Amino acid sequence: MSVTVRVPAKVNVQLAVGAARPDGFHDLANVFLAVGLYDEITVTPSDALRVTCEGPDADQVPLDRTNLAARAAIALAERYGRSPDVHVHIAKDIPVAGGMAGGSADGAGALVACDALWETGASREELLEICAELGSDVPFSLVGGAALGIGRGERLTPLEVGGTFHWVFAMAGRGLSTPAVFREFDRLGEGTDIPEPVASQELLAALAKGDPDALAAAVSNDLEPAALSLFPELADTLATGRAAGALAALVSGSGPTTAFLVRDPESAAAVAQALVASGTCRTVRTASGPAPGATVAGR
Ligand SMILES: C[C@@](CO)(OP(=O)(O)O)[C@H](O)COP(=O)(O)OP(=O)(O)OC[C@H]1O[C@@H](n2ccc(N)nc2=O)[C@H](O)[C@@H]1O
Ligand SMILES: Nc1ncnc2c1ncn2[C@@H]1O[C@H](COP(=O)(O)OP(=O)(O)O)[C@@H](O)[C@H]1O
Repeated sequence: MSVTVRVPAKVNVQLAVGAARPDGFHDLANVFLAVGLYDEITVTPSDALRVTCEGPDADQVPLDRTNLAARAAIALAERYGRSPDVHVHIAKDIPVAGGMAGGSADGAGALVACDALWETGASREELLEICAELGSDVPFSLVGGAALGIGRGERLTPLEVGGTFHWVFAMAGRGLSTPAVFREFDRLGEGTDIPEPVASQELLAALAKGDPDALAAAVSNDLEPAALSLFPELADTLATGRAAGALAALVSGSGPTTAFLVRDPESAAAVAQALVASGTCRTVRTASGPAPGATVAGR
């Protein structure tokens, strides 16, 4: 028997970042929106824990026990005193190291899949606790929709969304390391007073209304200057999308994927075409959100 779970990517419509904490992490006000680009994780009983991956970026995915999907299987097995021996197969469509939480999606997906396969009876709270141990973004991959994450981003409050938001995503020619971007944020902020991160009320109201113009006026990403400092060419991609009619253009999370909020599928197609023609990115995808969190898609 196998279990397959589908898990969405995310874009951060607001990412407010506080000063570095003593443990090296940063307090955030992280407004996540799940979007309809998915990885599919299939787990099958096996004689050893094994990870395989297929998809355009598969060669960049570690297949050892550092893979977040393997770590999720191990964490759940340890908690329930059983062997983690499963074959985890990842059908990967979310760009790797792109600031769209692909690894986190695979962690949440493997957790939900193993939980269903092993019939552990774990509560939702227990699963969310394991997610938070795996990584700051992993709990959101489990819940999907839209949510405000505080603390490291792992303490979630679900948010109401009153409509569908349309996006274009431009994938860059190389990845960016999340810790490196946070380090650059610290370097750029040296000697300045960094305010406590707070969620924007205008942004939450725009999400609740489903109003793309209001959302476009309110999106922000405090990691964007750091991502641009490490990857200056992203400025050309952002400018291309803006010129082609995007309502807002921003770096997704720690980048380097850039995200373009558009009014409707027609303008998504126009922005996507302009980005492809410009040669300022590797590939372009369109997707809309909110999308559901980790969901069992087949057994
Ligand atoms: C920036 C965000 C925005 O959603 O995601 P990405 O854009 O990379 O996908 C997240 O905060 C990333 O979450 P995630 O990728 O799960 O990070 P973790 O594994 O928990 O941490 C990786 C590293 O990022 C830094 N980190 C992460 C979260 C946080 N609140 N403060 C940090 O300083 C730390 O250096 C940490 O060692
Ligand atoms: N299942 C996985 N898929 C992708 N990357 C993974 C996975 N597990 C661990 N990683 C590691 O995590 C790093 C960050 O990848 P990813 O989660 O795709 O990006 P981001 O943190 O920018 O959203 C990768 O470079 C890779 O080394």
